[in-house]
Amino acid sequence: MPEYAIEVENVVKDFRVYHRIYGSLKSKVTSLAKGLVRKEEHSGFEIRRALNGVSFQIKPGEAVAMIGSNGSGKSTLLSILSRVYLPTEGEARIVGRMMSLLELGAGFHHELTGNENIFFSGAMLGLMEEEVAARYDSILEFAGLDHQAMDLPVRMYSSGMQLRLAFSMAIHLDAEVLLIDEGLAVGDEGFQEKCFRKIEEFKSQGRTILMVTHELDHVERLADRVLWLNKGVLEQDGPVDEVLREYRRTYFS
Ligand SMILES: Nc1ncnc2c1ncn2[C@@H]1O[C@H](COP(=O)(O)OP(=O)(O)OP(=O)(O)O)[C@@H](O)[C@H]1O
Repeated sequence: MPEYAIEVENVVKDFRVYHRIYGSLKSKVTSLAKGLVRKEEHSGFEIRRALNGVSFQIKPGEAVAMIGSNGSGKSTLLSILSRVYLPTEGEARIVGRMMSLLELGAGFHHELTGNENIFFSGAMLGLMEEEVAARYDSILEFAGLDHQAMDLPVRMYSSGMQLRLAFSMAIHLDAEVLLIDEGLAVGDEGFQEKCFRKIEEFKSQGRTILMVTHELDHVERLADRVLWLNKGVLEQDGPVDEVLREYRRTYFS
């Protein structure tokens, strides 16, 4: 077994935020010529630093929650781990088969049917077609979706249906590392409870979870450890009770 399932080393992420151009092109060119626009506006964008030197490691079998106020960089970090974005500096590594539930539906191919998405994701995770077929009924059963729905393109699914299918695929297709971004907040209570129990089972099998959430009761129930991001910097990394005590003192007292 590798020492770490997830390793993040000094990750920096900068985004370019493009300025909106107001007024006519002629007036813009005239002001540029007269030197009326500041230098960074000449190039049409500014740099927004979403992550500023974040480092941590997660061992196989750990369930870690990432918390922090809006805009603190949580989704950006999960997107880097999911290879949606490259870091500007530093490195982010995952060892093992990873599945990510980023913002809803992000992992799906929307023009493909539910069926096709299941087999496609299975192949991406390195499973043979027969192996996916052997899990097919369990995927549908857990998701509470029928065969008819499976023949429709995923773009026709409601957000709840997408969540059910994505979560069910993640836990049945043998992912070793699961990244979840706020996903569970969308499901109804019954489905959430089913997901919690599955996540507990997933943990007990030595698999790794990193989840982003604003729901502190979900953190208390599922996580062994908490990462608190604040304005792109890791403010705290520690046991659930310690970090949440400090977090609540900062934001809720
Ligand atoms: N594609 C992008 N282009 C420009 N800026 C971005 C982009 N994605 C994120 N940002 C900026 O990076 C910062 C971190 O955003 P991020 O979505 O990672 O925060 P978050 O902690 O997940 O927030 P929330 O809790 O609201 O989901 C914010 O300032 C955001 O505006």
